[in-house]
Amino acid sequence: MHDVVTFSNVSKRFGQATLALDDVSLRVPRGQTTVLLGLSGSGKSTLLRHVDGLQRATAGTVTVLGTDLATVSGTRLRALRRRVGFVFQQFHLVGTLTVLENVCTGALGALRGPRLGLATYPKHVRHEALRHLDRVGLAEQAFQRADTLSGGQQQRVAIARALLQRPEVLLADEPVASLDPESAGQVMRLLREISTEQDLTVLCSLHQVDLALSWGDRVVGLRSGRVVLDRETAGLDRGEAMAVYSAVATVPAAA
Ligand SMILES: Nc1ncnc2c1ncn2[C@@H]1O[C@H](COP(=O)(O)OP(=O)(O)OP(=O)(O)O)[C@@H](O)[C@H]1O
Repeated sequence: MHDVVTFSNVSKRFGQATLALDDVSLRVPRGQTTVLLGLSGSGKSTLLRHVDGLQRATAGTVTVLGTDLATVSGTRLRALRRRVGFVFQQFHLVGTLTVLENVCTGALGALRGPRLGLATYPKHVRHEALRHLDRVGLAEQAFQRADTLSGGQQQRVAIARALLQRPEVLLADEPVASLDPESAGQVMRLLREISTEQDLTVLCSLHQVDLALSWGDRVVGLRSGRVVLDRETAGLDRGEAMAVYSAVATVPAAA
């Protein structure tokens, strides 16, 4: 299977004191949902930010969609980043805008100049935005203000906005951390279904082991910036996944 993201012996240092990623080697296969698990501070967000080129490795090589990120900057890096969507724990919607306009902003990277108001987006963008809203189950809310939606609905809007970017990789940094268990399950189910339907590669950090096992194809466990687990979820039991959180390294890194 073709790998969409690879990390080869990647380390990331912040100053002298913090080694956020410690010799990480990792392959993320196309069209799969890979879940990152690990304690707070284990390096999950840092790893995701390296895929998006927001942060640069101190050592090692990060390859995204066939490009070694160390070899690109400026226009080429921006072009590559447009192929990588990102959803966040806090949704980052503009509450005073309609749901549909929030989704349309996902096309801004591909459009020239600023847009003020829904009518300033090309018709094809508005149509595509509506299609994505329909896919996430929110077509009826298209003309509501975004801040009138529940947290789970807002995260689904954020996913629709990311899809409008037509990404080949979707990064999700704790996308369900602020949601109730039912909404969290719905959002994870949606991510997994979209990944399968669109052959979209999803790389997602989570704190919930059960969600990781239910909706991930693969689980990668980080502890103190090191990969301590890398396994397909099929055949992985809860105890093995939970061991990522134990203080002593008992889980061997696996291929
Ligand atoms: N910009 C930064 N400057 C300095 N240190 C940083 C920076 N970003 C992250 N770190 C440090 O790197 C380590 C890994 O942080 P990171 O945010 O990647 O962890 P995480 O697993 O995503 O945590 P959480 O689950 O709380 O989001 C931590 O020690 C953190 O304090």
